[in-house]
Amino acid sequence: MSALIELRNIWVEYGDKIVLERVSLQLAEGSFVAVVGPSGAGKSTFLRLILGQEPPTRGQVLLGDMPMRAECGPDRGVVFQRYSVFPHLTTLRNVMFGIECGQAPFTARLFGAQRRAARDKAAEMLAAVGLEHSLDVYPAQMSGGMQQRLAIAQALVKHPRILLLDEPFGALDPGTRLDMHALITRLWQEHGLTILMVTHDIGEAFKLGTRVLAFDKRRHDPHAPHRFGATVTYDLSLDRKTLPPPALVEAVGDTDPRKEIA
Ligand SMILES: Nc1ncnc2c1ncn2[C@@H]1O[C@H](COP(=O)(O)OP(=O)(O)OP(=O)(O)O)[C@@H](O)[C@H]1O
Repeated sequence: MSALIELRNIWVEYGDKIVLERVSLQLAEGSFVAVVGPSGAGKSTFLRLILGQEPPTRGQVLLGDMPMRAECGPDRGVVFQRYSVFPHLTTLRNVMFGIECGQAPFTARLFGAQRRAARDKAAEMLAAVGLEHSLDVYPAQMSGGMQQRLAIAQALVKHPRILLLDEPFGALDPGTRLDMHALITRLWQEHGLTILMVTHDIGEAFKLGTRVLAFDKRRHDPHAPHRFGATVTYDLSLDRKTLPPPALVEAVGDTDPRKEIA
C-alpha cells in the first residue's frame, strides 16, 4: 500500500518546551492507526499536524506527496470528528448543516433541489450510522451512543479520505462502546477510510487498529521536563488478533487489555 501521509523529522515546540521530537512516519492509505501514550505526550498535537492546524516547528508533513497547507480541511479529505452537535437542531438538521456550510459557506442555507439533495444525503448518512428512526430528535433527547453516532455522521457526510478521531468513545458505557467499535469498523471498511484514532484504552487500540503507535519521551531531564519531547516509542503493525507487549501496557499505564481482546 502507498503512503498517504508522511511525516519527516517533525518537531513541535512551544517556546522552550519541546512537545514532539524526531517523528518520522509513513502511514498507508486504508490503515486504521490507533495512537496511544500517556497524558501530555502530544497525541492530539500529532492529529492537529495531520489536520494542518498545527504547523511543525521543524520538519515536513506530506499528504499524498504534497506538503500540508495550513488548515487544509475537508477539501484535501481530512476531517476531524469533534463532538460538535448543535443542541437546537434536530439530528437531520445537524447533518444537513455540515453540507450547507460546505456548499454555501457564507449563508449556510441551500434552497430548492440543492436543499432536497442535502436532506437526502444527510438522511442516508444517518441511516448508515443507525439513526434512520431519529431524524427529528434533538441531541438532548438522545443517549451518549446516539450522540456519538450523530457526530460520526456529521464527519462522514464530508466524505473524508482521512478521518481523525480524538478519544471518540471515552465517555460511553462498555456496551455502547462495543456497538461503536462494530460501527466504526464497518464504516472504515465500507468507505475505504484511513483512520487515525487517539485512545487511552490500549485494548481498544489493539482491537480496532491495523497499526498501533505509542508516543512517549525517550529522554527525561528531571530538572527540566520540558527539554525533551515525545516521539514514537512503539510502532506495531497488526492483524487484529495481536496482543500488546506487556512493556507497552505498563508504559501507557492501562489495565490489562488482554482479557478484552481475547
Ligand atoms: N498551544 C499550546 N501552547 C503551549 N503548550 C501546548 C499547546 N498545545 C499543547 N501544548 C502542550 O503540549 C503537550 C501535549 O499536548 P497534547 O494535547 O497533544 O497531549 P495529549 O497526549 O493529547 O494529552 P491527553 O492525553 O491528556 O489529551 C501538553 O503538555 C500541552 O500542555
